[in-house]
Amino acid sequence: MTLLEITDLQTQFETSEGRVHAVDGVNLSLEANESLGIIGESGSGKTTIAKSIVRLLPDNGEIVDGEVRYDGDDITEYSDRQLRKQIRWNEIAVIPQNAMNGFDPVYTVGDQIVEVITAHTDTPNDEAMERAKSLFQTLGIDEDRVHDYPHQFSGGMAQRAMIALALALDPSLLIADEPTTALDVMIQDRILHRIQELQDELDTAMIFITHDMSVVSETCDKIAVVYGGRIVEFADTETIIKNPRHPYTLGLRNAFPSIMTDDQDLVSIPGTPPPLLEPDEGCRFAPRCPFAEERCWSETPQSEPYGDGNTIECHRADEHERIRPEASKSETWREQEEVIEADD
Ligand SMILES: Nc1ncnc2c1ncn2[C@@H]1O[C@H](COP(=O)(O)OP(=O)(O)OP(=O)(O)O)[C@@H](O)[C@H]1O
Repeated sequence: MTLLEITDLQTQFETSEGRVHAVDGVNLSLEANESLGIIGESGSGKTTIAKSIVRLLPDNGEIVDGEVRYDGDDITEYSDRQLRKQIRWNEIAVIPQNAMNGFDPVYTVGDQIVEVITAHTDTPNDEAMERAKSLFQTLGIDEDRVHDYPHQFSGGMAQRAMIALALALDPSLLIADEPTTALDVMIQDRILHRIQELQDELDTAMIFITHDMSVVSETCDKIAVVYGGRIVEFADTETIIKNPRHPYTLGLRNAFPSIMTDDQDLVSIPGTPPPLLEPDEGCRFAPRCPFAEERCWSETPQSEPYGDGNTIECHRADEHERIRPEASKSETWREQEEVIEADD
């Protein structure tokens, strides 16, 4: 069953310099129980996609077009009150980048979990507190720590408590936005494993946002690669890791050689992501792409299906057999770096 279906989503920010097209025609779908990774460099629009789904955008942001269907209903049409009552927490819960920002420093963590439960259900306070304790146990935190304040928690424990809070109402969809980047690598690993186990145990669908391809390669069934506010490639994880077609996906993969089987240099994609202020026609990746040809600069590529439910936005997608080996060579990207430097 399709749980979430996003169609032609466009979200913009009003700024003094013009409108930032942060999400510019995104299509995505997620089945119940499935886990989807959204990957891309910083500034590509990942967080804005997540915030658009639950409509927690900053004041200068708005969804200007498109649909977000949750369980068949277009929730972009819901009032704030409907979203608060029916969707946020009980259906879709978000684990933010930094747990400390998600908790109120003046209340104990347990009281904050109780507050979420009692605000959305008829559960009495003492039962809600029992639920908070059992969620703590699920996340491997001593249940007595429900009486602690957020500042009494270490970073890793606060992040786990935030996951407990997100699970308080048994949501059908969990959105984790870079949930472990602020933590040290060992703790990151442990938390990622726990999230993965929980997703299996609880049968929740999950959207995992990260810039780290190695994280999603272990956690997700499908991966959406975001660049310049668009999904440039969407496929099952195996395809994205082993046989991607988009030059940007191929470039990102080179930056995480640990996920590759062959011996390879770590090469980052030269240049930087584009500013999304009133973008021009053309492929947004063209200035950094070693395979860009004339039409890439003038015509925006549209999403084309390939394989079993995969999509790609690249004028040269049909040439992937030839492009893939070229893109795994470090010289290809180094030469492109020289082209970019010569243009500057
Ligand atoms: N409140 C805002 N006002 C104006 N522009 C914004 C605002 N928030 C985000 N943007 C811009 O929207 C674009 C997408 O940002 P977004 O945070 O969604 O990217 P991201 O891929 O999640 O990056 P990160 O990994 O750094 O969080 C960027 O160009 C960013 O500068």
